[in-house]
Amino acid sequence: MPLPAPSTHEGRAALDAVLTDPAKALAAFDFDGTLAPIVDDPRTSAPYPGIVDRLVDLAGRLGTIAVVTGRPADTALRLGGLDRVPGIIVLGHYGAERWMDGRVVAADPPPGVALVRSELPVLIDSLDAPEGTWIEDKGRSLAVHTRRTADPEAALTLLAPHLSALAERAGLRVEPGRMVIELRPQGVDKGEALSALVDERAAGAVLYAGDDLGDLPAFEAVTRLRTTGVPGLTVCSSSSEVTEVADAADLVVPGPGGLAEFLGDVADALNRR
Ligand SMILES: O=P(O)(O)OC[C@H]1O[C@H](O[C@H]2O[C@H](CO)[C@@H](O)[C@H](O)[C@H]2O)[C@H](O)[C@@H](O)[C@@H]1O
Repeated sequence: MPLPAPSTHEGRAALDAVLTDPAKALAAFDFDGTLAPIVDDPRTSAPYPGIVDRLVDLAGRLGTIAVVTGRPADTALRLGGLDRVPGIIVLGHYGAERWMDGRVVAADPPPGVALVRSELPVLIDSLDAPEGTWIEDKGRSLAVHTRRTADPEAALTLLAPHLSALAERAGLRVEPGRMVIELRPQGVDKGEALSALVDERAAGAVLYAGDDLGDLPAFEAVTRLRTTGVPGLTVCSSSSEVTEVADAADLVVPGPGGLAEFLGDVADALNRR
């Protein structure tokens, strides 16, 4: 299959740079909504069929393959079976954790996380949150999910101001996402995580694919990296839930299935060279 062309000049130049010198390229991927289709229960997430095989193919050609996720690194690794990908780096908790060569490295979470852990269930009860509201305790952060309520958007609207107030009291930040609001430590985002990794790996070109609001800082980092001479391509795994990411992307693919196809096309294009 011919490769789909990014809609921007910068995106086309970056794809060309990846194909011309793949050993210097870094490709990084969000997990939920990008490598894994969205499902009602986050504990049952699984990669789109065949997409991890595409990463395995690319790992033999590209300099660096990474996953940058809001999940704990070991959760993404387990759900995704990502340790099949040779040399993969998994940056968890928006970059606060790193899994590499079988080991997770992370600093201790700030005390505000324990405060939220003790107060959040009481708060949710006191607000009479609808049935299906679910707290995901991720260790370094807590996320309140509404996807399994009768009206997920309305539930988020009810909860949002109260969660913001709790986050502020705990010294944490609020991270909104697809039918979820997360309370997490300050000081790191996917943009900083991606930039630091590009520097560390001395990458000559970067590709980043994501689907949610938490991926926009990584898209901004790609834009900044271009000004320093590193060509960059942003890919949106699109959904009707978040349209801002498609607006910011050089290339839009229809969800994780579309990304799997695109990665297969990239591997084919590399094999033709
Ligand atoms: O950075 P990501 O890898 O995209 O992680 C972001 C959040 O993903 C998960 O929630 C999302 O996916 C769930 C499973 O498909 C879905 O049920 C939920 O509605 C989505 O928001 C995860 O549970 C969160 O902890 C991550 O922060």
